[in-house]
Amino acid sequence: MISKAAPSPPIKADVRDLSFSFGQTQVLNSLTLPVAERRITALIGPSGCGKTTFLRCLNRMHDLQPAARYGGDITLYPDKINLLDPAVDPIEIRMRIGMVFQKPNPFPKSIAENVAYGLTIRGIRDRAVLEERTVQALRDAALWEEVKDRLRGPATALSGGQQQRLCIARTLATNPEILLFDEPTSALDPVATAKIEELMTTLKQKVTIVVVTHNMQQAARVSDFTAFMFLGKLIEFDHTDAIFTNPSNKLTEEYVTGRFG
Ligand SMILES: Nc1ncnc2c1ncn2[C@@H]1O[C@H](COP(=O)(O)OP(=O)(O)OP(=O)(O)O)[C@@H](O)[C@H]1O
Repeated sequence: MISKAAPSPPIKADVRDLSFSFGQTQVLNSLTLPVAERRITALIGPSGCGKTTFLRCLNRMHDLQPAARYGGDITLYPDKINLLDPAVDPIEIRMRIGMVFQKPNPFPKSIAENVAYGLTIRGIRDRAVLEERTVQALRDAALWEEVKDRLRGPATALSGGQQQRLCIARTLATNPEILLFDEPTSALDPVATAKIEELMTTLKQKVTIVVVTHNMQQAARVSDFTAFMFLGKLIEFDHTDAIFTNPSNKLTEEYVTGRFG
């Protein structure tokens, strides 16, 4: 069920009747919700309810699996393309909709090469352009001051939190319209977690964010809208305040108050 509270900001992606299955296993069942532009939407729900599967539909990450089947539509605004249309190139979608994973996954290259990676595979060779975009992405990811003197050093020598911000910089370098975060802080300590949360709040001025999190406090702290999922269904979607203080559905209330899951 979706509550009456529709988001007031423009919609960046309109998810309608989204279903998803792997072969005979249906994982998502008719999800409908708006993803508000330049806001943070959190996906919460007990383990196995389909949060990551939903996130990966948004940039067609499941296409690599032959048994994957999508149903419904995800309309990306302002161009109104249906992200699930087989005629839409998933590679192009992944350029426009970036993803940051649970475990930081820098490439075994230098810090600068990591950030410029997406640009170089897109054919950008001009060194001045690469440098400018690398510096900007590192600044936007709140990492520049910590790495500016070691850009040619190995990315793997950074701390876990720095590596995660490097992965965010790598994604930002190609100017994505939407950033998908899949439990981005679950491998990090509280200090590094706080930095990423602060960064997300800053980044939403430029980019739409969807985040999967197991951490209720994190959803409450960073997100503007929250979707609560259970067994592949969307149980409730609303402003985050409403989900945490006055949910409409009993299951949502039990989940956010820690009585199940
Ligand atoms: N490649 C796959 N093939 C078949 N089933 C899959 C595949 N990937 C995920 N599933 C199933 O889809 C369901 C939803 O998984 P998903 O990872 O999306 O849940 P989740 O809510 O993100 O869980 P968690 O919070 O534990 O990460 C699970 O039952 C899972 O076993």
